[in-house]
Amino acid sequence: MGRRDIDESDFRSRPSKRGSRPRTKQRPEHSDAVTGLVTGVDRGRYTLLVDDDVTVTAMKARELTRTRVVVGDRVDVVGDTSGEEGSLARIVRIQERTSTLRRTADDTDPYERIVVANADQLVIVTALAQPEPRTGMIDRCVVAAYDAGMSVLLCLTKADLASPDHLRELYEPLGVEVVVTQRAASSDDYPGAVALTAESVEDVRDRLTGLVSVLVGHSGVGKSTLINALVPAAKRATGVVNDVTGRGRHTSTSAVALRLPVGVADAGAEGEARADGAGADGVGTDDGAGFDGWVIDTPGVRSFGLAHVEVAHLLHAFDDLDEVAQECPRGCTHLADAPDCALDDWIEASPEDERPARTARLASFRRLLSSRTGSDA
Ligand SMILES: Nc1nc2c(ncn2[C@@H]2O[C@H](COP(=O)(O)OP(=O)(O)OP(=O)(O)O)[C@@H](O)[C@H]2O)c(=O)[nH]1
Ligand SMILES: [Zn+2]
Repeated sequence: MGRRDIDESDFRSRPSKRGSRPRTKQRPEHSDAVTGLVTGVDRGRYTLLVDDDVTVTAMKARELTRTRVVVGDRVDVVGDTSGEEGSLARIVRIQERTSTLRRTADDTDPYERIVVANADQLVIVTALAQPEPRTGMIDRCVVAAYDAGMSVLLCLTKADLASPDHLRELYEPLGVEVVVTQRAASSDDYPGAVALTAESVEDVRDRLTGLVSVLVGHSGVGKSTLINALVPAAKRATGVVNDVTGRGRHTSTSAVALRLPVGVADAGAEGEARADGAGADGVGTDDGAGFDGWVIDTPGVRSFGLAHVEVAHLLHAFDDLDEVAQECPRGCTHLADAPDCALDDWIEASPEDERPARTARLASFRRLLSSRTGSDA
């Protein structure tokens, strides 16, 4: 996306009560602004990456007090952007978002929160065992991602403990991509240091390269283990359950964006390819290998309330079903008990060889639909 100067008033559907200051007066004031990417948020302090290699601490300008700035946002920033110790810059504008991943606290809560901005894909990290996978949770994540206009990667961990076949069967009909990871056989069981097979880590890296990915997952699924394998510098705490709270060690509940290093195997070649300055996504790294993509960890996000999701909007993520559903009676819920739902006719009318695939796809879609209102199974 080209840089387009936009300020928060562009997002308002109603004129702001406080919007007494004409934008034309405001503009020249910030003409020296530079663009930063928000990589972390901590109690009103924002960590930004400016010019792809300067880390800057900033706070919001007063006019943005009531505006939420989240990880992944591209912002215009003024003031001291040197990144020097103790320096503090000021965020004056949020650039237009390409996607917004939202959640509500629960399904009846009308108050929605933006979790991450501008992400391309949601990576749902689910263990095949320990803890047992919960399809209700996965479904809700899929719905939240599609609603946000993001694609979904289902990352099934601990394949050394159980088979991924069943979950593949459930999610592949939806067009959800699946990738599987497992611990290396050589991995000794010393605390906090499970090694994943290099092959599984590189499989995941392949799917993340060049993209902004948000990782979500329940405590204990191996998300931190995976992130550490992908981004060794991340040093996410793993395998520790707090004796007092019974929960994971992470005290921070806010998202953090980490740059994804290019794979080990092709690091040399990539490093050279980028020496021509084409690497807008992060040359100038410590080891010179470069980065290509972002991994956003969301320690605080364990599930998605979906009160904000509309059926019609969700349906847009499924071109074929969306087209068929145009024939539905007005107000059709498209659920299994909906009278005269055209999606049922679509199966009735299917050629024999397509029937099993269509049936599986519709069943999966209906499961997603009911997850909007059902409880987290
Ligand atoms: N058998 C097996 N164990 C794994 C695998 N990946 C991670 N583990 C173990 O699973 C436990 C949880 O892993 P973490 O990476 O800490 O899980 P997490 O999802 O980050 O959990 P929180 O830190 O609570 O958010 C640890 O004991 C890991 O060693 C795997 O592929 N196979
Ligand atoms: Zn219908």
